[in-house]
Amino acid sequence: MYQFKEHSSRNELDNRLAIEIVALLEQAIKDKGSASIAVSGGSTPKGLFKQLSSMDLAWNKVTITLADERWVNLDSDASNTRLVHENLLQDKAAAAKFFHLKQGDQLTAETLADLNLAAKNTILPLDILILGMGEDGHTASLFPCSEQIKDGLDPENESALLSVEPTTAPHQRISFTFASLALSKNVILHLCGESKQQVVNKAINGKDSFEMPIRAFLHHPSLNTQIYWAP
Ligand SMILES: O=C1O[C@H](COP(=O)(O)O)[C@@H](O)[C@H](O)[C@H]1O
Repeated sequence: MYQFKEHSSRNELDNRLAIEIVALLEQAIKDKGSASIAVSGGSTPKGLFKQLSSMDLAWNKVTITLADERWVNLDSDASNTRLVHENLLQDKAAAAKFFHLKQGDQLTAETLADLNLAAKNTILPLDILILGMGEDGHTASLFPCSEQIKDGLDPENESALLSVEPTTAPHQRISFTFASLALSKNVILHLCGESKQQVVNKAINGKDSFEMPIRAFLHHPSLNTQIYWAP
């Protein structure tokens, strides 16, 4: 299931979404003393990150991670971790903890196993998941073109994370699996621009998640994905 929330501008969307995220984090902290959130990378969330970083919250009780990361060094422009560090983990939000997905040089089976265990012991299930979406309907790094998409979308997959090698986008990736992300208490899809609106409409009007992985979230019977969109 999903709900579509249209905003008149990206600035308005960023302000409203930041207020909503802080309210959900505050509630999680009130309920259980801490909160976890996975954000997405790419070009869409920079304004949201800046807005969030200036907001009052017990950030020291919040752990932030990424829904997916490109396996690149921190100094690369393609690093989602760098994007989060430069825009979200600043100002008041600098007090938050960050769960790193890119650890070490190589994404080996051992690295993946260690990260899986650490993620399950610390941040999963997530209180909040902020997804993005590519023009091909990929979300996190669950790419329709990749060999790993079957495992990535398998609802019974016991691994929280997997290594992905997309054929239509650069860089090896590490991504949370659909099975682990679908346990999130609140799922938000953050989209900007007319073309993303067309892509999400196509996703809404079809069923095959292997063609468009975002469909797994939009059509899941027990998820209520909130789509935040602005032109
Ligand atoms: O590669 C990625 O792309 C998607 C969408 O990015 P955008 O630039 O179109 O906003 C993003 O959600 C994902 O985290 C990222 O690794």
